[in-house]
Amino acid sequence: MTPKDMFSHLGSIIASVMFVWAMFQQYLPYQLRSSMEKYSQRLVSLIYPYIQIRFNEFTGERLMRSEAYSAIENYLSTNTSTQAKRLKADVVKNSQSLVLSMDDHEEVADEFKGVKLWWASGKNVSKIPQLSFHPVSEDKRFYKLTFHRRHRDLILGPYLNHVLKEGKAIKVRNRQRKLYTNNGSHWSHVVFEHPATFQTLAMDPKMKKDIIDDLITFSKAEEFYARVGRAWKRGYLLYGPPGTGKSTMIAAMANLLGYDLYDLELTAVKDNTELRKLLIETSSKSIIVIEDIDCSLDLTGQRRKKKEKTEAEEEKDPKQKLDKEDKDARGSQVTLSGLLNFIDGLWSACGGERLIVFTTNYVEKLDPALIRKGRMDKHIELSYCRFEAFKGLAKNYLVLESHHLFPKIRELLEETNMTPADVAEHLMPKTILGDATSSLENLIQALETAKEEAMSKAEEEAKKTEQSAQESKEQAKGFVAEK
Ligand SMILES: Nc1ncnc2c1ncn2[C@@H]1O[C@H](COP(=O)(O)OP(=O)(O)OP(=O)(O)O)[C@@H](O)[C@H]1O
Ligand SMILES: [Mg+2]
Repeated sequence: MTPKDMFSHLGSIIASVMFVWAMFQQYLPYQLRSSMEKYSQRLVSLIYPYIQIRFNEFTGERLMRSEAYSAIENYLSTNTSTQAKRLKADVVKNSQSLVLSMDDHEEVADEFKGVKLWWASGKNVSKIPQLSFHPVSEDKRFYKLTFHRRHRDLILGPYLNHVLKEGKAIKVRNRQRKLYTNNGSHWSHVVFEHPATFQTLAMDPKMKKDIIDDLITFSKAEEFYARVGRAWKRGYLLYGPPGTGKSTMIAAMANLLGYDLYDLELTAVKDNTELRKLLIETSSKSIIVIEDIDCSLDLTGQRRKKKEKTEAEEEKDPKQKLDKEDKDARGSQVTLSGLLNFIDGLWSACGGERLIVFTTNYVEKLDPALIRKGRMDKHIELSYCRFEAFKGLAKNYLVLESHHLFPKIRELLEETNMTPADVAEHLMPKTILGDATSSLENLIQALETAKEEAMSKAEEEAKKTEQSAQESKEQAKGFVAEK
């Protein structure tokens, strides 16, 4: 029997004694009665030093489910499965994950900074179930927290904050994440179930660790951002040739942090106002992605020139005048400054905890204003597959840590530019019975072909330059001779 149980029994004995006492004291004079009441209360609190707090499932007149109750339920789901003997299992809505919570009238212990406390689940059955049209169950569930009164400040402050925060975080981890795409000015969503993770992403391990650390630090830095007065958001620019894993990394980021994804198609956004509307609708704990930013938005002013030209043509030939739909199809009027406002603007911070990710194949084409530090905080280059990244792919695709063909592959990967997407393609078993060695041989063959192609291309280029150098030399000679 724990000291708390002992006190609990003692408490009920005292309560019985008090009841008898109350019956008796009505025959005593008033003044004597009130001072005795005061002292008896003190005596009880001296003997029973525990404080209890009750958290009801439903609160308010409209019977809203209490946020605290559901956070506690989630928080306790981690302790529950190891301690409680009777559990309730529930499938989280729209998701496949199973959440366990303790059944009614169970008790589990918890510890916080060396202080022990107890959570009990209870249920009151309502006495008026007959004529109720209310769909909510008439059972009123609650959690009761018991702790020693000397820890009052610690429990009421830091501990309860910790429970609510952890509980909410568990809820976020368990929820089904969504992939939003914009159709004009509206978001529509599907369930996000991309299997990519940082484990399956092949890249230099040091670089990978650096990115993971950066993301995790960001997701835990709410207090830091509040302290330094910055909006809780972070910009990433992913650049590199096609097939180097930019989109895959975004999926891995969402899976790592448990964030929703908003895949923003800028060309479908009519103007800056529509862009703002879309962005205000995004929720926190999300990644806003603009893929191929160089194609989505003309950052060099060329689009404006092109548009002016078309309008001039329209004027010349009214028959050619395009109808409204065609005009819209010509492209969005989202401007660079509109986009910068979105990154810096006050409203982009509402809700907080957002990542903004741009991808491009041509980083050199982007306007420096767009990618300066503070806007895009981290620039990540995803490049051709080298040996370290290959090792990751071999481990994932072939369950191989080493092989006698690895040194040959290492050599070839240093000499040839092949994207991780292509390497992965060659590591895919060609038949059900395909073994690792034949996959590696396939890759070696592909690498050798790529190397030869690259060499003959380089030779051709060299020949061409030599030829043109020769031509200009001869031209110059002729010019001098003429003179
Ligand atoms: N680093 C990588 N690790 C594991 N798989 C990869 C990697 N890079 C590419 N792949 C594989 O190649 C395919 C294409 O990659 P992905 O779509 O991420 O490339 P991308 O960089 O976004 O290309 P693009 O610039 O054309 O959009 C993915 O399905 C993925 O399986
Ligand atoms: Mg991509």
